[in-house]
Amino acid sequence: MTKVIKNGTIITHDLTYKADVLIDGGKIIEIGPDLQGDEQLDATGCYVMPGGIDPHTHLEMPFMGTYSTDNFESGTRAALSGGTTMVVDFVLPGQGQGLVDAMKTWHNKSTLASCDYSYHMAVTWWGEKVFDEMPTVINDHGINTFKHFMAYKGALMVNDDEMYASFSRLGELGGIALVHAENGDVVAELSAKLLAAGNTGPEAHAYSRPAQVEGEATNRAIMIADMAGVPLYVVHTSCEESHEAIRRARQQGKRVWGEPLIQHLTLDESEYFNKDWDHAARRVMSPPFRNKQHQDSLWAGLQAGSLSVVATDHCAFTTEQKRYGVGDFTKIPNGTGGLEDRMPMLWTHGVATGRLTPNEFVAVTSTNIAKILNCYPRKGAVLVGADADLVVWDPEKEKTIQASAQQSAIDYNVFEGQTVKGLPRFTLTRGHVAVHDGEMRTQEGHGEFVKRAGNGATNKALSSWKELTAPRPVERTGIPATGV
Ligand SMILES: NC(=O)NCCC(=O)O
Ligand SMILES: [Zn+2]
Ligand SMILES: [Zn+2]
Repeated sequence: MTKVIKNGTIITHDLTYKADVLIDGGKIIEIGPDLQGDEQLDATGCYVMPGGIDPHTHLEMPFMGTYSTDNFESGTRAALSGGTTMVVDFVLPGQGQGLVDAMKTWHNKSTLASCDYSYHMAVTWWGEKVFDEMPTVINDHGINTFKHFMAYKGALMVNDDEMYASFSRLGELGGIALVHAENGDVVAELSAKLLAAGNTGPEAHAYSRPAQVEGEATNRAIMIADMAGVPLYVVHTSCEESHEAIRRARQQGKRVWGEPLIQHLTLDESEYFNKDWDHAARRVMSPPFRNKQHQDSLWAGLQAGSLSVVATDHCAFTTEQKRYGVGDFTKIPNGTGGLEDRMPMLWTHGVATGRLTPNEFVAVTSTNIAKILNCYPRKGAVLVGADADLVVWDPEKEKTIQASAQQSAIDYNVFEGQTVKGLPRFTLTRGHVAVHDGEMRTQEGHGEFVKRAGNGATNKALSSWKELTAPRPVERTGIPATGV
């Protein structure tokens, strides 16, 4: 049975035009005027865009003595409700655990996903097993991105020697290195000092992670990646110091991307000074929310192209879970939600304010990341042959964000009370209408794993350049005899 989206204006990262979209078997089969299908979706007054891709989620993540509450079931429902049609989660191997073994655990978690998904692999320890399994993870299992935590000392953190070894291996294999860039040693020192001085509340979480720890780590990761010859993607870029390092690297021709989060773009550090402990703790995440100057830097980066993607780092803990940290801020589970709100919040604060054009909105919510992850144009595109992962976006539709009405399973929302204008009329996941004019029609288990091949265009370009500029011995004649 075919479906047709009629009377809408198609917006892609580079074009805006009026046309209908015909869908069959989960794919876009025709784009043009006056198309007919068995089922008709009216897009009058709406934009037809590629569904959002959130490249940074932690669904049912084991972390800080608990598990993040949104799993693939509630998390992907939340995603679709807000116009996101693909999420990329992180496989986290335990210490000594093999990569493929850990990936199987994630496949077991994701069976009830209602939209498509993919994984990044985390490198949480370094050894022969990890080195040996990297090729199969990329070539057989379709995971070409590997995350390194430079923070969370004593848990997920890896050191520089491990990072250099892993980055070098990824450079050879055609993978991409991701980093959570914060100097974990300094964070641990600052945290201990703050606690010893009686700073135990959630605001101390922000004090323990100043912008310098992020700027230093971002710069270090960029230099290590450059020496190792691997493209680098910096997750949750929250401040000017980190953005500045990324901007400089890109100006120098280094293959580096930065990913701000919708939370850092729209919420600020004043949240941590709220007198209500729960309010402040619910917003504890790493890196923490920053001030207005940092926010302006992130918006400017999206406009200028020095920052490439807007994500959420969706890692949702309930108030009860957050309370593990009463009396000791280092025990507050780090993470906030945002999957359902990323697209409406970015439209409201980005497009409606004139900071972003609608085409730039599509680029930073979908197309750029599809290209980086090497799944474009299957994802992130409105093109014949692409998956029919689409959002029919009504720029006039409004709502006030309320936890009581959300799909996410937690009991609050960090954007509570904000009015957003610009919401999905329909969200389609491979042709299935999961959001139908405000009504949720998701299908658990509809989501499929998206394999992403290694050695994409950026890898090829970087390895050609590295080969061309590699150190070579100088051919010499008349070499003097060795001295006595
Ligand atoms: N960001 C955060 O606070 N929690 C999720 C894990 C991570 O990405 O660091
Ligand atoms: Zn992180
Ligand atoms: Zn994260």
